[in-house]
Formats: sequence, C-alpha cells, structure tokens
Amino acid sequence: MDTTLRDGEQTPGVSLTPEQKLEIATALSDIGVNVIEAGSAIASEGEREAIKLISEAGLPAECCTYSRARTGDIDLAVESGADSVHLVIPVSDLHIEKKMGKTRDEVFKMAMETTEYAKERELIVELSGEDASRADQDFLKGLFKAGVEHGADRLCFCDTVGLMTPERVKDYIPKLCFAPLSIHCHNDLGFALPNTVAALGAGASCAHVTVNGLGERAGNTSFEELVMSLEKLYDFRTGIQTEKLYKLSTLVSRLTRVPLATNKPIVGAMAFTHESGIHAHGLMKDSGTYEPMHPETVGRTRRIVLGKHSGSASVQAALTELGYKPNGKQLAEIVKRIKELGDSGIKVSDADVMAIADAVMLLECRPVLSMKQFTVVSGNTVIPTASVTMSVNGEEVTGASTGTGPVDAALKVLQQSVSVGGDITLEDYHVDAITGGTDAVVDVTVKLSRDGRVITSRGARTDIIEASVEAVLSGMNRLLRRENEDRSTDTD
Ligand SMILES: CC(=O)SCCNC(=O)CCNC(=O)[C@H](O)C(C)(C)COP(=O)(O)OP(=O)(O)OC[C@H]1O[C@@H](n2cnc3c(N)ncnc32)[C@H](O)[C@@H]1OP(=O)(O)O
Ligand SMILES: CC(=O)C(=O)O
Repeated sequence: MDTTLRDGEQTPGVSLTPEQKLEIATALSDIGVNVIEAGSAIASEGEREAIKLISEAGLPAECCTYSRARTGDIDLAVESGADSVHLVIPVSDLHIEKKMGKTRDEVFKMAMETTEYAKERELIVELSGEDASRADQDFLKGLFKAGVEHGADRLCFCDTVGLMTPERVKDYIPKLCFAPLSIHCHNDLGFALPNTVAALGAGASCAHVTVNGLGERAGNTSFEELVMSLEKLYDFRTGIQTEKLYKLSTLVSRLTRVPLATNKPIVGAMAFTHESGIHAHGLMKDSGTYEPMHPETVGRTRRIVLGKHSGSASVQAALTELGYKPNGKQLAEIVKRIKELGDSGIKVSDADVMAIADAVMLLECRPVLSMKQFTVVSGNTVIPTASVTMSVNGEEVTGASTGTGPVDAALKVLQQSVSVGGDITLEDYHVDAITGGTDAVVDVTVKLSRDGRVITSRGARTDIIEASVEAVLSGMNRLLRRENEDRSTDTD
C-alpha cells in the first residue's frame, strides 16, 4: 500500500490539489502499486474530491481512505467512492487513555462496531492498530482476532513513532497474522526500512510505503528503498516496474515541493554520481566496482562529476561526453585547474568544466602571446593601475595602464602592450558567475575585433581580473593566429 497521498501528505507544509493527487495516483498505479491510500475523506472537501477523482479514474489499484473509528468518517469514505478504509484505532494505553480519554474496552467496542459498519457498506476494511508497538500485545492480539471475526479483511500494525527494532518485529508479527497483515513504519530513528523488511520476513504480507519516504516527522518507509532492497538484497520480485522509480520520485518531489536529500538512496542526486578519480577509473572498467546496481534499473543514468578528487580518466571521460578532445597537455592543465577549483571549496559544475576546457583549449592554439605576470592595484584611494609582462612572439614586453576599475586597467594594458596586436578593439565584455556566490567561477566572454574581423572568447577563473585577462589574451591569440594563417596563405 502506498500512502504518499495520505501519510506522505501529512508531511508538514505539504498539500496537494485533487488534480495533483490524481496525477500521482495514476503514476503509482502505473508502476504497479496494489493499494493507494488516497487521503483522509474526513479531512476536507478537497480530500473527498481527490478520493472521488482517483476512485473514478478506473485505475487497477485499490483506492483506500484513512478513517477514524467513527461512523461519520466511514460515511464520507462511502460518499467519496473509496474501495476500502484504513480503519485506525489507537491501541496503546498512552493513546487510549491520554489522547482518546477512553478505556481499552471502549476502543475495543468502537473498533468492532465501525468494522461491522464499514463492512455493511461493502468497504474493504484494513483494521489498523495505531501505536501498536507500545500496546499491550495480548490486548492487540485479542482486538485483531475479534476484528477479523467482525469482518476485517486485513490488519495493520502501526509503529506510529518509529520505536520498533527488527528483533521485536520478528517476535510480535507472527502472533498477529489472523488475516493478511500490513506493516506501517515511521522513520524517527532510521529503522523504518529494516523494520518493514523484518515484518515481511516474519509473516506480514503488505508494506505501507511512501514515495521519497515522506510522512509525519521523519517520514515513513521509503517506497523506492523498500522495492530495491527486496529486489536486490532478497532477490524478491515485487512486481514494481523499477525503471519508473526515479520518474515517480521526481514527480512527487516536484508536486509536494519537498526536495530530495542529495544522498538519498536510489533517488538522491548523488546516488549514481561519482567524483573520486579511483572510483571513476574503476567504474569505466566495470560499473559493479562502485555501484550496487545499474542506474538504469531505477530509471537513472550515471554521472561523473569533476572536482578536486578527480583523476585524468574521469576528466577525459567527462570532456569526451561534453564534446571536447583535449590533447595530453591540455588535459593535464584542465585537471590541474579543476583541482584548484576544488581546493578553493568550489563545487565544479559542467558549465565550469566547459568554461575551463574552452579557455585551456583556446589558449593552447599556437599562442602568439603568453602572460608572464600581471599586477593590479585598486582601492578607494588609488587610481586603478595594471602592469604586465608578456611574451609576444617570444619577446618580453612590459607595460602599465590606468583604468576606471581594475578590470578596465588590466584590459587596457593588454591592448596597449601588444604592438603586434595593433588596434585590437574590445567590442563587448560580459561576466557570468557560473555557480553563484562570491567564490564562484567567473565566466568572462569578450568580443574583440581587428580590421573588421570579430571573434568572441572566454575565460573562466575564480578571480574576475584573471578571467578577464584570460578571455582577452585568448581572443587576441585567436585573432593573431588567424592573421598569421592568412599571411602564410598569402605567401603560398
Ligand atoms: C498517526 C496518524 O497519522 S493518524 C492520522 C492523522 N491524520 C489526520 O489528522 C487527518 C487530518 N485531520 C483532520 O482533518 C482533523 O483532525 C479531523 C477532521 C480528523 C478531526 O478534526 P476535529 O474534529 O476538529 O478534531 P481534532 O483534530 O481536534 O481532534 C481529533 C479528534 O479525533 C479523535 N480521534 C483521534 N483518533 C481517532 C481514532 N482513530 N478513532 C476515533 N477517534 C479518534 C480524538 O479523540 C479527537 O476527538 P475529540 O474531538 O472528540 O476530542
Ligand atoms: C495510522 C498511522 O499513520 C500511524 O499510526 O502512523
């Protein structure tokens, strides 16, 4: 039973429209879920509309609604067209006495009467013990046994605040299977998945799950984690089309506006993403070296991202994927710059890699100019001034210039110092911070022209002045190289 639309929607702040619920229910049914708990008919008009929409959609999955042990709730379940009720009755003394202000006998009677009431209205009844993990197990056993005698089709053991252990589950569950038994676990201590697996191993035949592990507080047993654990670790065929898991997860994340933790198993952004050079190198030889399952099994693809832990194999692979064919020297420089970015605490994005590769590979095109050093002085009491020492066709050239700001000064000194460049004009200058934040990689794009020839080039560095210098130098080199190529053509 998937309860994303009921317990999952009880995640504080989550609220779905009837249409959104139908969209999720359709995806749940399509992936192979048997029972969909669509909501709580008692909760609101919108809930009833959603349950109605889902129950009338003709989905193969059973449409269930949460119901308290109250006839009014059951009436609304009938009105909304649900096939079944998840009929919940508190069973621990804490809940019976403190929350309900009743006795065990009174809740026992409520459970029996409402079970009969629901059965008379032809609903499938899953009689559920709330806070069953803290209940007197003999009382629970008696209530479940009698519930089945009063017509309950299924039973459910709720670990309402996530206090079970797999050991206790194995002890409790076999004694309660008077009818098909469900297990409903919460993840307050991170035990929802192991407790659910233990219950299924101990005789429970149905698991309550939510997509992305949504649900009250720390959530419920995660749908995708349970399915893949059963398939992978227990070699159990769940009947779920696992290759649709990621699509379902992203749909739910988008509609509920609950982002996924990046390290969430199966569906988190990092679940099939690798940065370490040793891992990437191993994966390229055999993906089993560092992946427990093929990403395609759950509808995902592998990603190799680059950072300070990268090695040349992964950088080469990423560049090939991005359409670059660097030579050995260029590759080494790109790896070096990627590691430099990583060392400065920066997450290296694809855009960063492209910008770096563009810059490195353009700079390597038979440079006429190369920078030996540049210095920029700036502040609120000085005129921005830049000085450079460059190699121009193998000769050392130095120069200095002022400007309206440090970037302006740096670009002016480049233009003025390169006599071989002559009247190269800076037509356009554009800055993008690729990753955001003050420590981002700055991507500078410049448009340079000379004698009617216009080219654009880029520089990418964490330092805006360095990026600007790199972009202009790269552009100048391309302009001058073309000019040389033209000259040699003329000579020929
Ligand atoms: C562990 C779980 O996830 S349980 C499911 C939680 N889901 C929800 O709460 C669904 C959304 N809830 C709601 O919309 C509202 O709480 C409603 C419509 C159900 C009830 O609203 P109200 O009538 O204003 O009651 P309120 O929410 O203040 O208190 C809950 C009432 O339900 C009673 N109750 C709680 N659980 C049960 C139960 N399983 N069976 C019968 N009665 C119950 C409480 O004793 C209390 O009764 P009281 O008002 O007579 O004291
Ligand atoms: C019923 C339910 O959602 C619980 O006990 O957690």
